[in-house]
Amino acid sequence: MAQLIDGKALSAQVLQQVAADVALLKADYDILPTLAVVLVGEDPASQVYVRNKMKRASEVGIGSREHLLDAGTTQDELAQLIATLNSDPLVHGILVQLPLPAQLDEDSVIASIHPDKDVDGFHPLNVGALAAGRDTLVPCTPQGCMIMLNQVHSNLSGKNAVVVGRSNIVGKPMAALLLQANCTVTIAHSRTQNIESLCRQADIVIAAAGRMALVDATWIKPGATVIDVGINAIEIDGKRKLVGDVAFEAVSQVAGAISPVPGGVGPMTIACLLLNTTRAVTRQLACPLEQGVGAMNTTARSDRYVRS
Ligand SMILES: Nc1nc(=O)c2c([nH]1)NC[C@@H]1CN(c3ccc(C(=O)N[C@@H](CCC(=O)O)C(=O)O)cc3)C=[N+]21
Repeated sequence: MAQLIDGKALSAQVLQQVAADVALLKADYDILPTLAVVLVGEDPASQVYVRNKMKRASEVGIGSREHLLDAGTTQDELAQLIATLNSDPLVHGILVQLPLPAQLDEDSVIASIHPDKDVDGFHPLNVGALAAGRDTLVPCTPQGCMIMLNQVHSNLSGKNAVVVGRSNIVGKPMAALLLQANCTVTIAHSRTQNIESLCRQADIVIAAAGRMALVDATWIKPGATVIDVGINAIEIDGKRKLVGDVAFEAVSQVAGAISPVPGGVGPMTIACLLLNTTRAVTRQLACPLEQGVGAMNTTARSDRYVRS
């Protein structure tokens, strides 16, 4: 049986570190790191996610502001709000919950967020910085996956990693982070030929295709590490259930380590969002940082989570 990568427990460790950083920012700079979450419309699933994010924020001492806009909000109205948040010195992170209603252009909304407040890491400047291997705000889900991988592998160098899925929010930034960790990276997707045998050569499989139970046991090399990024809601006997992109029962017989859904990547994503909020603060501090929080840089911080 595969080792279980417990995202719930690991996220608690990350959140503990975030809480310590929040305390340092308070003590050294009298700053309350604050996250603004913008939700347009009334999608019930999005409302649950937003509530979860704000609950976790308050648990680690991060301030949060919720901006609920009605489904008919115009591009100009949303731009106006983001401009206000961009110039508010008491707001350090801005998250606009995606997807947005059809009348709104996601790309231009993302581009209007100040790059140093872009806690999702979706702004083109941050995307470019990540692609170039520079220190920047990194998308939360791939960052969480890297922390999970570091739990299993003391060194990722030279590993064959296959990322199944090529989205801008998971697949592409995931591939960039794995490459930065010196993996040999392949991005597979719906048009990939022989995807099953390609995955079977991988030491690491990241399943982020958005298709329920797509990755089966025959796709996995014995002993490989499998991270399941899928969140597919299904109904069983009238009850809502979350399942991933991996056939968990079958794959856990073959894999060396596997993350579950729920209790895997989801909680790690939220923990990394709050980690990014404290990192956003340090990017916005004008003064040179010498000690305490100043000792924080991406490399040092991710190293803290390499092994428990
Ligand atoms: N700008 C933006 N940034 C996001 O990060 C973002 C977004 N938009 N839109 C929606 C998706 C989805 N997302 C999740 C985060 C945590 C869980 C999570 O914690 N899930 C729990 C279960 C929750 C449940 O039971 O419903 C788990 O997997 O254990 C799920 C989904 C962030 N998203």
